[in-house]
Order: sequence, then structure tokens, then C-alpha cells
Amino acid sequence: MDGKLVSSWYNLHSSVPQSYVQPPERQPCNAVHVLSTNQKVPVIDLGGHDRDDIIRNIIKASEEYGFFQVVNHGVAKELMDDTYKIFKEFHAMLANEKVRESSKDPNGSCKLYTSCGGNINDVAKYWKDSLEHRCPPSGEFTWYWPEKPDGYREIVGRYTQELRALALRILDLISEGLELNPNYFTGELSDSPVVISHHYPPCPEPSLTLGAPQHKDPNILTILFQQPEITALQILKDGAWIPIEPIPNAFVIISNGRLKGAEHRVITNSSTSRYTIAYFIYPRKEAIIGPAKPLLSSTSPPIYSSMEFGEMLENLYNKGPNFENELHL
Ligand SMILES: O=C(O)CCC(=O)C(=O)O
Ligand SMILES: [Fe+2]
Repeated sequence: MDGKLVSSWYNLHSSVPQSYVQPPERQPCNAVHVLSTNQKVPVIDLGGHDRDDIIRNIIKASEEYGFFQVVNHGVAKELMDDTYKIFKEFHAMLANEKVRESSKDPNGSCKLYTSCGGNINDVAKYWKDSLEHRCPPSGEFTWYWPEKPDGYREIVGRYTQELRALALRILDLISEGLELNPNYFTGELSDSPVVISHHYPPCPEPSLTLGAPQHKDPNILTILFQQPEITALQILKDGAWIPIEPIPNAFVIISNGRLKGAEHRVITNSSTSRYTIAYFIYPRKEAIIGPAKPLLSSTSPPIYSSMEFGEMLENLYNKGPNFENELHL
């Protein structure tokens, strides 16, 4: 594991170590982008009976915001509570236990890291620790997952299965809304999902730090379960940061593509640890990522080049978000 976990030392400090102080233009209250508390991202009721209406709302939200929350999504509250609890217990274990439980795969399919891992483009560190592992539908890699806290594999296994079903359902609605084949996203575009459990400990000077940098997710769809009561996630829209207030038992959906890939970030707070669980639909490394062919025509030519997903990710990690400009044709 690179660097010491924030959770191991945060309570020994009354100020933020210099390496965590963001440059002024990135600090949460900078004047570059204002905070817009009167805007809300759309909330979509997946339990509604009018499928066409749900599709229209999802497409509209994805085009306008690239972000929406879903309620009545069918994932049981008990399972969400159990999963939240098991990840919280994981982060509460001693550092050496956490490292032991998350380092079983020499190839790193399961890992624990602090800040954003080893990204060379970061100017300052981020106030968070994260446990990340693959969770494909085949069940492969489960033997590298933590076995502690007791019940981890069983609960996280059930949760990631349910989240996969929900993600495929949403992707199905999106495909229909874009007039793509209903199975457009099944198979290699979606069968390498990853789950990340984030822990943002209390921070003595939230105005100087960030929990996660301004970024777009590089995958197809993200389903985020955020702890209720703490508003820390923000999305950038039309030059303003909109806070995403947690709705109990709702998920936040972050989309990408013709549908907007929304820039978002996480701020910290001085009083309470915040926990979130991000489930990412990832394509296989070899899958070719590019504009959906059925959507192209002579009047609607591709604006991005195509490449293997693995190659795109590597470039993104090495060159940073500006790599997106290189993809423009
Ligand atoms: O923890 C959050 O609120 C957001 C996490 C996030 O943006 C990510 O994992 O990509
Ligand atoms: Fe993200």
C-alpha cells in the first residue's frame, strides 16, 4: 500500500498537513466556480409504471446533468444497510488488518489505498482511503476479497449481484432511449465491474482540502450509495457546483457518452466520517470503446476516435483528464 491511511492519523492533527492543502483555485470555496444550492439533480422513480416516461426522464437527466438519483430501484434496504455496515466495519479495523485483508492478490485485483492511489498528476493529496476490488458476475476474484469483517464476502457478493442487475436495467432503459439494440451494453462492455468503498475521515480544515478531485468517471455507468445526512458530493454544471443531497436509500447514477460525463468532486467536513460505496460498470480491457455505430451517419459523424478500453484507461492515468482532448477527431 502506498502512503499511510488517512484514518490512521487524522485525529492526531488540528490542522491539515501541507501535502493535503489544495492550490487556492481548487479549494472548495474558491471564486472560480460558485456554489449553487438552489439547483437539484433529477430524481427518477424506477418503480413507476410508465416505462416510456422513465426512459424520457433518464435520457433528459443524462443529457442535461450526466447525473440523477433513483428511488424505488428494487434493491432491498436491509441489503444496503448491511453492505454499508460491513464496509464501515472494514475501515474501522486496525491498519495492518486492513492491509492484510486487501492484499491477497499479487496482481492487485483487490487493493487498499489512500488519496487517489499513485496518480502522478495530483498536485496535492486527497482526504480519503479506499478499498477497491473487481466483482465480475462470474464470481472470479472473490477468493481475493477480504474475509474480515465476518460475512464480508457473502454480503458484498449479494450487493454487487443486485447492483449489476440494477445497472443492466438502467443501461437497458438508456439503450432504448437512444434507439440502440436492447443488448447493446451486455457482454464485454459491462462484464468487468469494480466496487470501491470510500472512507472520508473528519478533516480539521475542510476549506483547504478535497476528499476527491474534480473528475469524470472513465467507465460506462456508476451507481453510488452515499451515506445519508452528509452532503459532500458536488457536480459541476454551467460553471457552478451543485451539491448532491443524499436521499435515504436512493442511488446516485453517473453516466457517460453522448449523455454527459459529469465533472464531480467531494468535499470534506470537520465532524463526521463519511462512507460511500461506488459500483462501476467497466468494459473489458480489450473491448473497443468508441461512438456507438448505430448512432453514426453522414450527418452525425463520430467526434471521438475508438480504442481499446485498457489503452484508454492507461492513457488517462498517465496523461490525466486532458487526454480526452486527444480523443477528439
Ligand atoms: O464518494 C463520493 O461521493 C464520490 C466518489 C466518486 O466520485 C468515485 O468513486 O468516482
Ligand atoms: Fe467519480
